[in-house]
Amino acid sequence: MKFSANLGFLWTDRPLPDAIRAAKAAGFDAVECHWPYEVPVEAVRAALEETGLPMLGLNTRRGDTDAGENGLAALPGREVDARAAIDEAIAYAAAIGAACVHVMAGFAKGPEADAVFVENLSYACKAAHGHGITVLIEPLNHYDAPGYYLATTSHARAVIEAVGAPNLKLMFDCYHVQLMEGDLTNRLKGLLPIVGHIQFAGVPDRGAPDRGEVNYAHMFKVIDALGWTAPLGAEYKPGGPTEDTLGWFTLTR
Ligand SMILES: O=C(O)[C@H](O)C(=O)CO
Ligand SMILES: [Mg+2]
Repeated sequence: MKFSANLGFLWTDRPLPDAIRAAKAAGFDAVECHWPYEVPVEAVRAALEETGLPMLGLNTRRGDTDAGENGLAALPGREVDARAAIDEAIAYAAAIGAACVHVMAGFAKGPEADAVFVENLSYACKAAHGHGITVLIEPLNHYDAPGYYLATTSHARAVIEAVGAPNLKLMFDCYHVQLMEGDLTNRLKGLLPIVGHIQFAGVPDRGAPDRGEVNYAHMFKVIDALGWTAPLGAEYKPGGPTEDTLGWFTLTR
């Protein structure tokens, strides 16, 4: 198995370029992040080149976080801001060779939001296509993100079908899917053709994956048996020094 360190949660005690170096030293095969925009592209690119790690993905900006925004792409009336965030994310991803951009939907619901999300995603997929970038959408659980537009994989599948772009895929985060829908093994098998990236964390506290209700020793075997070879995103909250939480690597043996 290969693993990607999600630097939105791991090694957040240091600047992003140093977090990339820490991930390399700890034995990760790749990195991914959330919102790298305050860090100069050149510094991130230099750390990636130095370590040889690929950056798998990053997120579009959430919008006005002081006002509680968590993405813009499904918000009626915010199309200009949403597309600026999409353009920014694609430009940053292209500059560091990142394969994916997660377009964050935000808090919205209803027919207007449905139409706006599809239109913004169509825009994102067209813009990303020329760079060979995959656009991801991710259902978030309703405990952490109550009211988030996208909460289930069935809704995500319907959106992906409505957009109909080959470079639009599902971020299958085992943590969120377990909290909302369960049946991880069968659900992942059924959704595999539309999955673009897989993430994991302990459930329900989002701690290291060797604790909690999900048996990741089993899940990693399932994912491997499905022929998935891309790195899996370790997106958990270490609650202390990240190095002290890496015992879960042994789950793969
Ligand atoms: O929270 C998550 O699971 C995400 O992957 C994310 O990108 C930010 O919400
Ligand atoms: Mg996730």
